[in-house]
Amino acid sequence: MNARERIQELADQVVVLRDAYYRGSPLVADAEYDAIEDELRGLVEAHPDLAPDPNPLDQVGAPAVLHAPVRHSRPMLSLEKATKPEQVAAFFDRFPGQPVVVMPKLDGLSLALVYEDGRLARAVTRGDGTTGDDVTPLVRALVDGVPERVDAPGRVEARGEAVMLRSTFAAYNTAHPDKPLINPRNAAAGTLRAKDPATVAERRLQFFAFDLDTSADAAAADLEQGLRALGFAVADMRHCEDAAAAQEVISGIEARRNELDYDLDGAVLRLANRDAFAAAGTRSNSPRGALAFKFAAEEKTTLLLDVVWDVGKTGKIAPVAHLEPVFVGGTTVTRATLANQEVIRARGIRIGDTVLIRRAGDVIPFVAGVLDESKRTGAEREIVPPAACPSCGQGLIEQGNSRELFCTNVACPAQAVRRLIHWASRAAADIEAVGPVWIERLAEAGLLEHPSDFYRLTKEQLLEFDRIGETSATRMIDSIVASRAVGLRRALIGLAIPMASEGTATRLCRAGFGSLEEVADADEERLVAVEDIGPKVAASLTEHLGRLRPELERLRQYGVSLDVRDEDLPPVVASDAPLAGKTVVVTGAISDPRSGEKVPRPTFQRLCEKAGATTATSVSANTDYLVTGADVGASKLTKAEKLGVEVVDQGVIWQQLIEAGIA
Ligand SMILES: NC(=O)c1ccc[n+]([C@@H]2O[C@H](COP(=O)([O-])OP(=O)(O)OC[C@H]3O[C@@H](n4cnc5c(N)ncnc54)[C@H](O)[C@@H]3O)[C@@H](O)[C@H]2O)c1
Ligand SMILES: [Zn+2]
Repeated sequence: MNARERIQELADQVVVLRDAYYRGSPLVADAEYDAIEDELRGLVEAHPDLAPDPNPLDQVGAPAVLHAPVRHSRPMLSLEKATKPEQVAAFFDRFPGQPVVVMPKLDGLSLALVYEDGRLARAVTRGDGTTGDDVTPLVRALVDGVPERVDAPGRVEARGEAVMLRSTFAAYNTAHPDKPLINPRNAAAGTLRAKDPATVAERRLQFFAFDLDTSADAAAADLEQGLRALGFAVADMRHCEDAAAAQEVISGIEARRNELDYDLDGAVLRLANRDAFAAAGTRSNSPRGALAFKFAAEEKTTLLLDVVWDVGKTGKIAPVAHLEPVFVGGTTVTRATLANQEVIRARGIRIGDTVLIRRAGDVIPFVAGVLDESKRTGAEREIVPPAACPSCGQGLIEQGNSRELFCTNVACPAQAVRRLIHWASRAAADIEAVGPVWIERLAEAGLLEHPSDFYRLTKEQLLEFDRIGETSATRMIDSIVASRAVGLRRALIGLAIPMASEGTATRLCRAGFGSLEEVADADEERLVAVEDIGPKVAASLTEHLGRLRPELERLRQYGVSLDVRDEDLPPVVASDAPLAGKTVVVTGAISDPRSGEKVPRPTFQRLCEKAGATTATSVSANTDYLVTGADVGASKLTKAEKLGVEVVDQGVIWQQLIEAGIA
């Protein structure tokens, strides 16, 4: 094929792929699409005379069906891409002495917000860059961070990205396991295509601004200051003096990308001064004053080779996808989770399909969906859930809307291995030197069946194994011996009692239980008196600890501590601590106001406890404050209102924690 033909072929592919992508059903992963664009760009640069006409590289988005078309005041462009530090250095060289801001490149959809005389007049999507769709009612109803009024005269236009926060995405998918959203970006785009906001009310979005146009004399020359002064949220902008500083910020964003509450696919560098950015001008489809540094893809396509049903520690039978190895999110992935039968059905996945794998936010990669069903050959196979436990052969029971399968055989060998691995895990006994592979071998050899069996193992037994030498045997035994100090809280976690979470274990300790046996002996009345323990959890504790009583005796016999430890109890706090004596309930997504980083709720609760508070998970008449983060569900607020509980924004608590030197 000559260059002319190849250029035409690539240009045609770009048009087709973009069209499918912007309709919400991509045919390939982003990285594959980008490679096609890159090849086309390279060929056109080498043969300018062969440039296709029209050249899709000069366009952004896709010609979409617009319901209420609005022409943009100036085009909404794409961004020039970079992947190497030299390109960052070259950007700084182009603008000597100019301050640059570096910020995350959010993966959502761009919006232009137009204000006239201080009021929001319209919100418009990017569309094909020249003309977008007026989505004002949807944005008003569903997007946080869009002020209704700004304190500036005349015309103000703020542009930015509307994203679905990962916490919202996860909460939505937990609530709708039968109709999960594929990824936050698709979810955001789909939300703003809805006909009626009421039908998508649970899919709240968040707007982060990154561009500002105003003629107001008083507006700050600095982009971030200008945006903040008008009340817009920005996603962590850092000012950088030189390329080295920028590179450090970029690396920092990449390192933290899984901890943040939004998906991002890179970092954007941009001239910090608004006038300098405007003066730099534009190329055919990108501004000269900005550069996008792209990170390794977190989404790739690969072949689904098979589905294996895996038995978990509580007997849950979960489908695991076996994949043709694919490099995604920085590692080679060969397995991914498929969640449950309903997800498989909702996503229409078959063995032999080319599927989209995502590895973002959470560590476990998952199958996000099937790509291009038209590529099917007919040889694909349906994924059939097993009728019996693949380990012990006992019949399964089905539970809940998402139809999760369970093996209820307490003697199931696969469950036993999972429970042993769980006992040795960090959250429980933390037997660091004996990893899952060895646990499986030792169980196969008949040396391990119950957690207490770890403490009977001898060095001689370990040395029988081919690949265990003197040094590793000693390390394994030392690690087992050290784990005997496990204590009440972590032992309870380690026993993997259905319905008893880590929180349950913590609260039992704090409610005054001194040992695991004391929990096993307690009657229902005493158990349900503990915060957050209801009759079902109480019954599960009683049933399973009752069954495990011989095991508790064996653990004791081998010197394993099942008594409460200091670390299981709340931290000692000074009487003048800011939240002393207060009972607080934390709800919504919590983030540190200084960095914008998401903070896991338990971490924040621990900080509140250090400040003297008692934390609870449901609002009651005893609650002093309901501390609210982002995306708070209405039910907690209504309950708080009814009971007269004070609702406090997380910002107020953060300030107290910071002032007291606790956070
Ligand atoms: N899989 C496919 O088939 C397929 C097809 C077409 C496009 N795509 C993907 O869609 C994207 C196409 O490029 P594009 O032109 O829409 O976007 P882009 O990658 O060129 O970046 C421009 C966009 O980035 C967004 N953005 C996020 N944070 C920003 C910030 N801080 N500052 C400025 N802009 C910010 C804006 O919405 C802006 O419109 C690429 O990621 C591409 O891989 C995929
Ligand atoms: Zn079984």
